Amino acid sequence: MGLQFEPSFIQEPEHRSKPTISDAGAIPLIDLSSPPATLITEIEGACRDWGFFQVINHGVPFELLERVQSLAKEFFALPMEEKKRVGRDDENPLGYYDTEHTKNVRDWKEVFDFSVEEPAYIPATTKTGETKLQEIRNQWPEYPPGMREACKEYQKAMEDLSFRLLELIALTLKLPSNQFNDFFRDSTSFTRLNHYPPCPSPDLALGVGRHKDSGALTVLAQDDVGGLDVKRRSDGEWVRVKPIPNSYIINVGDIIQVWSNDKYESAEHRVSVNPKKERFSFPFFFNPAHYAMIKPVDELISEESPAKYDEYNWGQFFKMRKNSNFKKLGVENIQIHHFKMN
Ligand SMILES: O=C(O)CCC(=O)C(=O)O
Ligand SMILES: [Fe+2]
Repeated sequence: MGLQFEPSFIQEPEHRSKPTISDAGAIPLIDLSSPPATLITEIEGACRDWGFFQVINHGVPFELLERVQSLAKEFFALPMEEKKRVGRDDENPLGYYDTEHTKNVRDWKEVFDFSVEEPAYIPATTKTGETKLQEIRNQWPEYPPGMREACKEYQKAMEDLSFRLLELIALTLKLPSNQFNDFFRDSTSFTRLNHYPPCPSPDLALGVGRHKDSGALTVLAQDDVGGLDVKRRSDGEWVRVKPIPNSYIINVGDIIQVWSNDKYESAEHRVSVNPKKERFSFPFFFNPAHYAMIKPVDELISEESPAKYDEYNWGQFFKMRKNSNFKKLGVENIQIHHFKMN
């Protein structure tokens, strides 16, 4: 086990996790085998009231998730030097790393990232300060064998499920089902395998500090340990998302917030850690192409409901987020509210 507790992990007192978090009245559970009209009503309510829901009967084979779970467990159990062979660096943001910061506090976790597109293109800043496109490639470990095949198959299933949800969400906004599909050609979507080792100070540190996901949608699998906390919109309380076997947790990201002109809001969430148990979770971040321009959908703005955001470029936003996550910076990292009008 590589993580050593040190001051960079310590959260400010107001952001620490309390041992009394409840899972009562938590996020909606939606059965994806329900008739379309029921699904649209339920997804609309969940996006509006929570920005988060769980799905069952989603069509992703359980065996595929189990295979990825067991490979992730084997991978993170490898000696550090072996994991560092596929380590992230200044050149390549994909692969293994254990020093991510959220809002300038270090997260108690280690991760392995891989993208859908190979190569994927993201904007990067050169040493002279100009922006150019960077080609990024997946790095696959030699051990455990079969990691690449299983991860890619799993990621394809996550992407298919994301398209299905995206189409349903478009319908809930009374838009054509394919309204947003073209944004995801040349996507910057990626999957993250998260490992949260047991933490000696779960009262001081978090697995991931409070944040909102900046992409369009996140589809997350978690194991049975639990630790994902969502800030409830109705009263601002943190509530724990109860693990349900063979389910996925879906959350609306900043892009859907902007497209929907704030009808749906991206909810704040974080990960509490456990003193005894390790935890694994696998988010799939469904993100558009780097060149995508994001603004409220024309059909959803009117004189009574004017656009609440300026248009912005996804690639630039993503780059600034990644830079500020990777290194501890003395500045607030970029947030969607920076594009809010007025
Ligand atoms: O581990 C989890 O449950 C959530 C992780 C998360 O929010 C993230 O990686 O953005
Ligand atoms: Fe997140």
